[in-house]
Amino acid sequence: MNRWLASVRNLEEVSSLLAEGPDIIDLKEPKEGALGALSSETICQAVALIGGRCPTSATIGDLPMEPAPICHAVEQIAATGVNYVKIGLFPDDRVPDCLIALQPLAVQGISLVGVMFADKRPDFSWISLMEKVGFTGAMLDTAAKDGHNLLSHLSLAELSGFVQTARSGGLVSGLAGSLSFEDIPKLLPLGADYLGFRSALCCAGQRQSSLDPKAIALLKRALNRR
Ligand SMILES: O=C[C@H](O)COP(=O)(O)O
Repeated sequence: MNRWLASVRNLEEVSSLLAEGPDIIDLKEPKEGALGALSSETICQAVALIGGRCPTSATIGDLPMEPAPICHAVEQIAATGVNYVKIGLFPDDRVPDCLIALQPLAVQGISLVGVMFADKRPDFSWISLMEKVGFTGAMLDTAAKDGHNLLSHLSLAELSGFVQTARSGGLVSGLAGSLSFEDIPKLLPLGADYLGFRSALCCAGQRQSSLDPKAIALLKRALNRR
């Protein structure tokens, strides 16, 4: 699979990315952390601007693993009309409680994606619970954006295990975490449904910088998506 998810932070970035044909436009604020949230208002405006031309996802922010606030945030983000709501699963005894608390929202039809962090001792046993409670997808990302990427934390064999486990549970899978063009040929054979990018799309590979059209063209070439 050579589908790609592109994380963007504002309407200007949405407009420029739309023409590049990403498979998912992911709405998030990079300066607020790995899964920093944009305001509901900005997400609503982005969803309207995209107008169904591309599936969308948005993040709820890097929240503590407390079931009630997480469910509340998911409902708020889902109300914007975004297709997928991404929830960061940080290592904590309460992760299973959070996943179980989200089940009614999945039943209501909110498409949930659980994001685990390669640099935060991800527990792949959460994948089967995500499946049981009706999640749509599971992603791996990195929490610290400190120059270490996904492959500096997990081996290709471990990443392959993640993809296979998600697939056997019927979950869409995604891999992200400061991925660069050089990582793409190593990761494509693993067969994840999506590879996710922010840093690689930006000037000088800095995720808080603006999008760089040359970097986007290189990335699409590496994905064989021209
Ligand atoms: O969901 C994907 C992330 O936005 C990836 O961001 P990153 O490439 O800066 O780690």
